[in-house]
Amino acid sequence: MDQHIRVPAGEKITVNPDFSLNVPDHPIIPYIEGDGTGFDITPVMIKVVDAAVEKAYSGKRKIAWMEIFAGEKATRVYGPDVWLPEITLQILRDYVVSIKGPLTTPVGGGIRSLNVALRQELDLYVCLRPVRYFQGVPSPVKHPEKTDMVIFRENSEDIYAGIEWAAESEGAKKLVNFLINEMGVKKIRFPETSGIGIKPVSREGTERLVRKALQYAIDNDRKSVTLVHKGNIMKFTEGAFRDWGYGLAGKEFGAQLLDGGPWMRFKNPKTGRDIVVKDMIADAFLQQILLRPDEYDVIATLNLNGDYVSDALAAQVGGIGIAPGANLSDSVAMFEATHGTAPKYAGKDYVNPGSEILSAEMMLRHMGWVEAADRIIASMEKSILSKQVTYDFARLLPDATQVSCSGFGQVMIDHM
Ligand SMILES: NC(=O)C1=CN([C@@H]2O[C@H](COP(=O)(O)OP(=O)(O)OC[C@H]3O[C@@H](n4cnc5c(N)ncnc54)[C@H](OP(=O)(O)O)[C@@H]3O)[C@@H](O)[C@H]2O)C=CC1
Ligand SMILES: O=C(O)CCC(=O)C(=O)O
Ligand SMILES: [Mg+2]
Repeated sequence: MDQHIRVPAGEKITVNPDFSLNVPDHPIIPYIEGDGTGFDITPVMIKVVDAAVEKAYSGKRKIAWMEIFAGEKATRVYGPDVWLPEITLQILRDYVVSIKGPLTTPVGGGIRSLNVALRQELDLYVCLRPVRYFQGVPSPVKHPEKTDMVIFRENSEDIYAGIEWAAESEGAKKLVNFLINEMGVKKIRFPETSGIGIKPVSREGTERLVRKALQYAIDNDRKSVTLVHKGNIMKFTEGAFRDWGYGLAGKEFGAQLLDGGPWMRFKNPKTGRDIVVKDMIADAFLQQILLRPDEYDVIATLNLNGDYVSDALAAQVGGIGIAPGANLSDSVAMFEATHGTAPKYAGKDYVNPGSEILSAEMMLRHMGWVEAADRIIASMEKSILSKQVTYDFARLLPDATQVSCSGFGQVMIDHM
């Protein structure tokens, strides 16, 4: 093993051929602290998870945490240009289940997103972001409890993948010339000064994502899956996503057209109840989730739409301070909050650690440690109702007591 990584006593989680996990009682879980407020929230997450596991299993089970490096901390450990060491990728792959704090991506120039790189390198093609309401959380909408959605965001392709060339670069000139001269493109308004981005969306990529969303709806007795896209404008990428999604629902799940289509319906083989497969154009969807959130349930969408939708939905139930997530392949799972590094608060022991704690809760559930996961949910509910909350909730709750990031972790431990 690499000299910078301290391997704790414990065992690896392994994956069976059917993708189920073998989770030992002392699993080694690699974690990336993260940039910015990652420094604040990740240690709090670890403390809260350790407390929940101890409460649930009285010492019989315990996580052996192993720090690995990416982002700014990797450059301090491995050298100035090493943002994502190969050993980090290798460990994330080998140890199967991991958790990370947020990583900074500069706007415009500089390094490309390490978050995107991690998802692509490990082929973590599902970004799973459940959005639910915790009683007592301040929200800008009248009925936040009506928002209960689970976002399946395609995580490996789309314009989000960063295949692009800067305006006036050799690459942009070459591509623009190719498009004009060989593809007959006449619609580039300012060819000399256009930056160019490419948006790949594939049938395989769409089908594997939509398959996971439909299976989730079956396993969790959900009533609908909505394909969110901008297929009226981007016909062969976002439009194809919709068509391939419906096609898969028919082909693999036996869905039939509903009232002549395009919506479809199939019976949940586990419960006998109907699951509706529908679609919605992304801009209309963003207003519908505010006006009629209870009509939406499981959401399957492309990468960039999913990025926007997950922050927007998080806001409806109190903000990205408590918005968890997971990046999943068939075998590897890397959990992370929806929010970023919030640099203005970095190192101030200030922000809400809730998103990363709830991401860890998803991780525990994924590992089958449901008793510990349940303790985290119960404690989160009680902690919020006790009105001892971080700044993000305190500024909207007049009678709340504002606590620090680590203070909220302690409140959660006290409520276990
Ligand atoms: N997966 C990842 O690692 C992600 C990384 N990023 C990266 O993070 C950096 C900063 O991005 P930015 O666009 O500012 O988005 P951020 O999500 O980091 O922050 C935006 C705002 O969200 C609120 N917020 C964020 N985290 C918390 C928290 N833990 N508790 C309470 N409120 C919180 C704050 O709102 P307020 O100002 O109202 O207090 C903050 O100013 C960029 O480099 C970006 O690329 C972004 C998203 C995901
Ligand atoms: O990679 C980044 O910096 C941003 C990622 C992001 O916003 C997200 O995954 O939601
Ligand atoms: Mg985002």
